[in-house]
Amino acid sequence: MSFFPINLNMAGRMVTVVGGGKIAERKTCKLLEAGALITMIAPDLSDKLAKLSEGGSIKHLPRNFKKGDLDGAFLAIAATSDRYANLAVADEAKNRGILVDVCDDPELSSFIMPAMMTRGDLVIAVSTGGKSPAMAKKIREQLEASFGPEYEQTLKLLGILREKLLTAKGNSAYNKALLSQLAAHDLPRMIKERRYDQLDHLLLKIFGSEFSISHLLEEEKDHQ
Ligand SMILES: C[C@@]1(CC(=O)O)c2cc3[nH]c(cc4nc(cc5[nH]c(cc(n2)[C@H]1CCC(=O)O)[C@@](C)(CC(=O)O)[C@@H]5CCC(=O)O)C(CC(=O)O)=C4CCC(=O)O)c(CCC(=O)O)c3CC(=O)O
Ligand SMILES: NC(=O)C1=CN([C@@H]2O[C@H](COP(=O)(O)OP(=O)(O)OC[C@H]3O[C@@H](n4cnc5c(N)ncnc54)[C@H](O)[C@@H]3O)[C@@H](O)[C@H]2O)C=CC1
Repeated sequence: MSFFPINLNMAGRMVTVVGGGKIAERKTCKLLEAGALITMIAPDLSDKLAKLSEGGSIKHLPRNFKKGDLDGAFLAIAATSDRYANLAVADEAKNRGILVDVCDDPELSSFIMPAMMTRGDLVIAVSTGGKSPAMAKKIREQLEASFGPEYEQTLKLLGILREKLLTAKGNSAYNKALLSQLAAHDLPRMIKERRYDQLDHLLLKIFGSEFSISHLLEEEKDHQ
């Protein structure tokens, strides 16, 4: 089976997680980081989930799943240890057009969770379509070693630069050529090795005098 990746804006979106064990915990922690609002339905919670519930980070309904529980959900996760409860969640989600991850059944899932890593706005997600979650995890670990914190800083700078280019009058084909020219250089490495003079030189050469690092950061400060 082949799954199609998209990047969802989860801020303020309601997610119903059914089950409160270690798998529900792993999925919930990632969703909370993305700004989702979690309602959890499960008779028992893991220690960590119980703490999140006590602290008000998630809403907990301490009981078994029943029909109608997916009311208002944007996404649903079926992560119980009861096969039939997971099937009931999958069934309700399907009938109501809600996307569902059935943690013990990729075939019944309309989405599955990839292994993922972030460096600021850089998101890298790895999926094996459910063939080998262990391999997805291993590849994620390999990627983490190759893409260090310098990518977060590089993207911050590129974001400011691109915003300035795109808001200034000018033709987009020209901008595209300049941005592609810049992307051909190894900026993360320059940042990692603190070769700021070299980076500045490159920016000035490609974009002109208003694009030095200090100029860009100064303008960004003024905007905030
Ligand atoms: C279909 C999917 C649905 C979903 O959960 O969304 C699913 C299903 C199942 N996983 C199972 C087992 C394991 N899952 C992991 C780990 C992860 N599982 C994740 C995702 C997914 N798991 C989706 C597919 C992703 C893809 O491949 O594209 C990750 C990537 C993301 C996350 O969970 O957030 C996260 C790593 C996160 C990270 O570290 O980055 C490990 C390794 C470990 O725990 O160390 C094992 C044991 C080793 C092994 O089996 O490979 C079982 C059998 C259960 C049983 O034995 O009964 C099923 C059920 C089945 O296959 O039917
Ligand atoms: N997707 C993945 O990455 C993985 C998935 N799994 C599958 O995920 C499922 C959950 O695994 P764990 O979290 O380890 O189990 P667990 O035993 O730690 O937790 C199960 C949870 O389900 C709840 N529950 C049981 N019946 C329920 C019902 N009718 N309604 C609501 N909640 C109910 C329990 O109260 C408990 O909170 C299993 O089906 C397992 O096969 C297991 C490993 C990895």
